[in-house]
Amino acid sequence: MPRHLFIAGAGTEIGKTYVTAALTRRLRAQGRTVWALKPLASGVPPLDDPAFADSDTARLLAAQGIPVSPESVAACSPWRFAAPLSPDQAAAREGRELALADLAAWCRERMAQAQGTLLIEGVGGLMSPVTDEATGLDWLKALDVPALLVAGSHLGAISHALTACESLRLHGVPLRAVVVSESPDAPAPAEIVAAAIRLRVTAPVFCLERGGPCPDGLAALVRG
Ligand SMILES: Nc1ncnc2c1ncn2[C@@H]1O[C@H](COP(=O)(O)OP(=O)(O)OP(=O)(O)O)[C@@H](O)[C@H]1O
Ligand SMILES: C[C@H](N)[C@H](N)CCCCCC(=O)O
Ligand SMILES: [Mg+2]
Repeated sequence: MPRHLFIAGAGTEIGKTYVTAALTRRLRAQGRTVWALKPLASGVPPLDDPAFADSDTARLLAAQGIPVSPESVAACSPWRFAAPLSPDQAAAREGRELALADLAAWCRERMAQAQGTLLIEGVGGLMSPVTDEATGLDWLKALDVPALLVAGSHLGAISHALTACESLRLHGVPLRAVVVSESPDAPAPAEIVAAAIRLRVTAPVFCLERGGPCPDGLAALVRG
């Protein structure tokens, strides 16, 4: 069984980085070797901007106990774009281009070389564009790794999560688990949202409360 995981989202800004960081901390506390990567990131300020501390890259490096430096940032997130847009649009604003083949090759090389487990965070939602032609789903399929799907608990999150699960199923991507990360001002408890998803998918569904730690059981599903 593959030991690496792709952290996909049912949408953007719903907790992929939060869940990835929480899982990374839990695995490290268990003495496991784990690397959290955000290979492609948009909305990233320059390293010398104080706002960089809130970036996905900075949060994932912190969870791994790695100080921010030009080298560590490049090793975690080689493709970074400033505009808070889908990566293809953000790249176009900078007159840059990104090819799925290069992105996938970089990830495959890291997976092949890695001691321990890689957690690779995607961008936005499962089918957010990553290049002019490819979506996050194309990227995930090119890596041949299972998905961990992160969903919110906001109104509409159940449909977003189930739509993503169904897309993964139709494309033959194994779904290791779903994590419902509690959204701010959600009208129903996150556990109610998780229960509604649990009824309709075969993968385990976990619930992560606002500010909560990695759910028990999630770390146990990560191999390696
Ligand atoms: N369970 C949670 N408890 C506390 N804060 C959370 C939780 N889930 C998400 N957040 C916060 O909500 C915001 C958005 O979450 P996060 O950055 O993890 O989303 P994302 O899905 O990774 O977004 P992106 O698509 O930009 O990568 C962040 O400030 C994050 O810290
Ligand atoms: C800027 C944001 N936080 C993410 N980095 C990019 C989200 C792209 C979503 C595109 C879409 O699906 O409409
Ligand atoms: Mg993120």
